[in-house]
Amino acid sequence: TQSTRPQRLLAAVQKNATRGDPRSVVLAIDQFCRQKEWAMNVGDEKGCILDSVVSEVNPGAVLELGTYCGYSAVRIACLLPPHGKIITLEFNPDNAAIARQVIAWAGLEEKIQLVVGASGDWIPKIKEQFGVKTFDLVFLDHWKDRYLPDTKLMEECGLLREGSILLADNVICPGTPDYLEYIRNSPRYKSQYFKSHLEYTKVEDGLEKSVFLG
Ligand SMILES: O=C(NC/C=C/[C@H]1O[C@@H](Sc2ccncc2)[C@H](O)[C@@H]1O)c1cc([N+](=O)[O-])cc(O)c1O
Ligand SMILES: [Mg+2]
Repeated sequence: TQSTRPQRLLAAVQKNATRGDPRSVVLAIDQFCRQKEWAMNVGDEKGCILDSVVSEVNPGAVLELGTYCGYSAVRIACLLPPHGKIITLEFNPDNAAIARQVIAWAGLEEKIQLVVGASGDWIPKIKEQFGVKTFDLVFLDHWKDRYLPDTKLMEECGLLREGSILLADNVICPGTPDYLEYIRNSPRYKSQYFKSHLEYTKVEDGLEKSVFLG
C-alpha cells in the first residue's frame, strides 16, 4: 500500500538523523523537504526566527497548536530551560503517531507532551488537566481559520498573562487575515511582523509576534 508523506518524512529521520540528537532530526527533515518532498513544517528560515524568539522568552511553559510531524515541537523543545515543557495539540491521529516517533527519535519525550484532539476542545481543559497556570509562549501553526477563535478562547480561559508571547506562522501564506486584523488592532496586544519566506520556497510569508498586555 502507498505510504503517506508524514511516513516518508519519518523514514528520512530514522535513516539520516542520530537518535537523541534533536538538531540532526531538524536537519534531516529540512533536507528531506528541500531535496525530496515539500512539507508544511515551519522550516529552516522561519525556524531561525522561531529559535530567536524562544531563546529570548526562555519559556517554562509553551503551547503549540498544530504538531503535524513534530518539527517545530522538537525545534522549540531543544531550546527550553531545564524544567521547560511544551504541550502540543494535534487533531489528526495519524500525524500524531508520526510526530510521537519523530519526538522519540530526538529523545525529547520528557519535554514534549503531545495531546491528540482539537484545540477548541482542549484549550478550556488545559489548566485542570495539565496543571498549567499560564503559557509564556504560544506557537500557532494549525488550521489558519482557528488562530483567531483559539486566541480569544485562550484569553477567556485565562491561559495568557501580562507578557505572554503569541508567535503565529503563515500570517501571509496561506494567510490568517482575521487573526492579523484582530491582533494588530487590539489594545491588548503589541505586535511585530517578521518578514520571511514560505518554508523551502521563495514565496513571501512571515511570523507575527504579539505580546499580550493583560
Ligand atoms: O495549512 C497549514 N497548516 C495547517 C496545519 C495543520 C496541522 O495541525 C492539525 S489541525 C489542528 C486543529 C485543531 N487543533 C490542533 C490541530 C492538522 O492535523 C495538521 O497536522 C499550512 C499550509 C502551508 N501551505 O503552504 O499551504 C504552509 C504552512 O506552514 C502551514 O502551516
Ligand atoms: Mg505553518
